[in-house]
Amino acid sequence: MWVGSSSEELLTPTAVALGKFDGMHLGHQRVIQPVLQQAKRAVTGTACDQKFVQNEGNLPERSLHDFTNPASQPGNPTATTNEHIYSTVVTFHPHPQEFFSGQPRALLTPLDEKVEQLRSLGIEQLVLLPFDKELSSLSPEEFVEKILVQKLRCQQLSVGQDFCFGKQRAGTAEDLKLLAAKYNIPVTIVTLETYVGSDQLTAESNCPSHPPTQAPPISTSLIRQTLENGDVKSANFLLGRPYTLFGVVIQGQKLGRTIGFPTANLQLPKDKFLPRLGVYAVRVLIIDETADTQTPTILGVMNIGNRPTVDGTNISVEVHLFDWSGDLYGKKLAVQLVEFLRPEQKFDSLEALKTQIQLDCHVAKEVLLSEC
Ligand SMILES: Cc1cc2nc3c(=O)[nH]c(=O)nc-3n(C[C@H](O)[C@H](O)[C@H](O)COP(=O)(O)O)c2cc1C
Ligand SMILES: Nc1ncnc2c1ncn2[C@@H]1O[C@H](COP(=O)(O)OP(=O)(O)O)[C@@H](O)[C@H]1O
Repeated sequence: MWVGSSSEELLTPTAVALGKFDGMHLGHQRVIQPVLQQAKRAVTGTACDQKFVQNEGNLPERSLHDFTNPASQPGNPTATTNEHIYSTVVTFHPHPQEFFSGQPRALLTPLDEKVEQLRSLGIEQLVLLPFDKELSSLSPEEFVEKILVQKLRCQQLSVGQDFCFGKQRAGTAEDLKLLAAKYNIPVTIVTLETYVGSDQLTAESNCPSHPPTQAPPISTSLIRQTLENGDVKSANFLLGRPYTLFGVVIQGQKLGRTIGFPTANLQLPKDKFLPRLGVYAVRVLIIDETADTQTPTILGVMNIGNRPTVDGTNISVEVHLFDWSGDLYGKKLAVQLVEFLRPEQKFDSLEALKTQIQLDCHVAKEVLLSEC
């Protein structure tokens, strides 16, 4: 997948899914679907995909359009019949909220994770629009003309029903449809799927007994809320996959091994959104980027917290793997959350902590094995 910004050369023409897409949840996946379907329909798709794999990380040589050359920017952006239309996700980076608040924003899917998600879905290009003063002051009309038509030679668009764009979020999804029609760009507006709650793990569209007014739409903020509450089941359902912490194993205080529970301490991306602090049942993958096949899943327990028992000063994320021994320092782990077990506590002694961790392991094993 090619990742570029609007100031760079991009692959065109494009079929575009537009949005913030933090979390890449079930709703986002529905917005992206029409773009993937368009790519599947493309006659030249297979040949293009092959070229793409070979040039991973570099721009494919013959697919570029020079945006600075007016000759390659016809007034009419329509693709010629034999041109491949690139399935493209266009998003904002940094997150618009970060730009307006001036505060860093924790994300469900930091950039690397989002790239990986989109790659696995089959998206060919991710375009990061630098959310700055210039971009935020474009009117809806200017956004469509300058970004979608001129830069991306967009042939098809897909957005969620609640999509807003342009200066002061003045443009709605319906406005986008009207503006895009001037350039003959069809727009799919995806209706928001709703969710009925953790005791009924089903989206409203599958559950006619729940009127839509009672069910909140599937959204990034709803998932953040479920994770803050330790409601992992709901979060995982809304995401369509387990909420996962990707991190590199770093050195800790080396106390774990002394109580019989070595724990791999993870360094996460700085902007990764953390769920409720406490103890979790988890599934862990040791990621070997050079291997073709995935390593088997290992069951374990995770603690996220300040470790008050050992006077920890900062939040640490650490996992103990069941029935596993070896050296994990420097390795990359993917830790999938399965269930929140309990909040973190301050114990009077390491011995008391050890007894509690034994119990946690027992409960986690029951939870994890009952899932298989
Ligand atoms: C399952 C589990 C539960 C834990 N619960 C607590 C807790 O309630 N309170 C606490 O202070 N530390 C807790 N810890 C963190 C331990 O204090 C920490 O693993 C230990 O100090 C070893 O740290 P080290 O890896 O830096 O050596 C927990 C760790 C695990 C694996
Ligand atoms: N079952 C296991 N679960 C987690 N880490 C393990 C396990 N067995 C061995 N290790 C290794 O031990 C290290 C953790 O031991 P620990 O004494 O807690 O040291 P640290 O404080 O540096 O994390 C891990 O980083 C890993 O390399």
